[in-house]
Amino acid sequence: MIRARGIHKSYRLAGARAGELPVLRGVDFDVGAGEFTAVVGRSGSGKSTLLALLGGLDTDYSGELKVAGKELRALSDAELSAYRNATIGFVFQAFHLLDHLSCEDNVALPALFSVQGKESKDVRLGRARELMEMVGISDKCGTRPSTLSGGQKQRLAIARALYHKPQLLICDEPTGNLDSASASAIIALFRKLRDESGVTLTIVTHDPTIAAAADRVIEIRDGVVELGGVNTSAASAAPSGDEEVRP
Ligand SMILES: Nc1ncnc2c1ncn2[C@@H]1O[C@H](COP(=O)(O)OP(=O)(O)OP(=O)(O)O)[C@@H](O)[C@H]1O
Repeated sequence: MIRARGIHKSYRLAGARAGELPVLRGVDFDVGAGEFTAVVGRSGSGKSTLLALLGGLDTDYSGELKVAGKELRALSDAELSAYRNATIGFVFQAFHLLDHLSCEDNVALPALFSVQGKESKDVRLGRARELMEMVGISDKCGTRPSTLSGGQKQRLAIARALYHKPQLLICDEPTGNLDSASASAIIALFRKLRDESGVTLTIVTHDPTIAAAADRVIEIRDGVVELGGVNTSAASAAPSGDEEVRP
């Protein structure tokens, strides 16, 4: 699903610190379809930078970065938009939920940017409700996002990212602001999604319990990737949730 070879990424700095700041200095890794991978590393190591590349938000890199067989920096603007809208789902740390819309309308929002043409309102809301049930917040369809807890907002953002049945779900620090019970439930949701929908999960995290639950861990250190092995304890050690998840 993901093939990264020799990725280099630098930021150009202006002002007193003018020059190049190299962040990724030859990153190599592969992620197979359906794998649950945790990306870890110290603060400032380049995790969000890598996520922005994977999400097609930044194509200013050198090396090879293929997702679902596509070299991201070779895509046209239209192809990148289609990639961001349909091939991947991206859950940002700040959720970006719209409070003037109901929760179900937030989940159906990606339909407005669909490249496949307009769906009827019934179809959109049907899909949104199915996803809200999948992530365990079906009782919140008509309410506003601001009335949800942190864990519920995270579920809502995940449901929205799944609207177009992406092949790859990318999340930035999904348990960063959650209490441990909510964090455990989100991790259980990831495992169920991986097991029952087959989506490939790439999660940037500082949370050791996500790393323990993942199939494997990719650590960014000194601008390169230290590859973790297959996490054989993941199947038995991770918390189990009570959400019902359907493919
Ligand atoms: N737009 C930018 N312009 C210049 N430097 C940047 C930019 N974005 C990130 N950096 C720098 O690149 C380095 C890597 O940042 P990045 O946000 O990818 O790290 P991170 O591992 O995600 O950190 P954290 O765990 O704290 O979120 C840091 O030194 C950061 O200051």
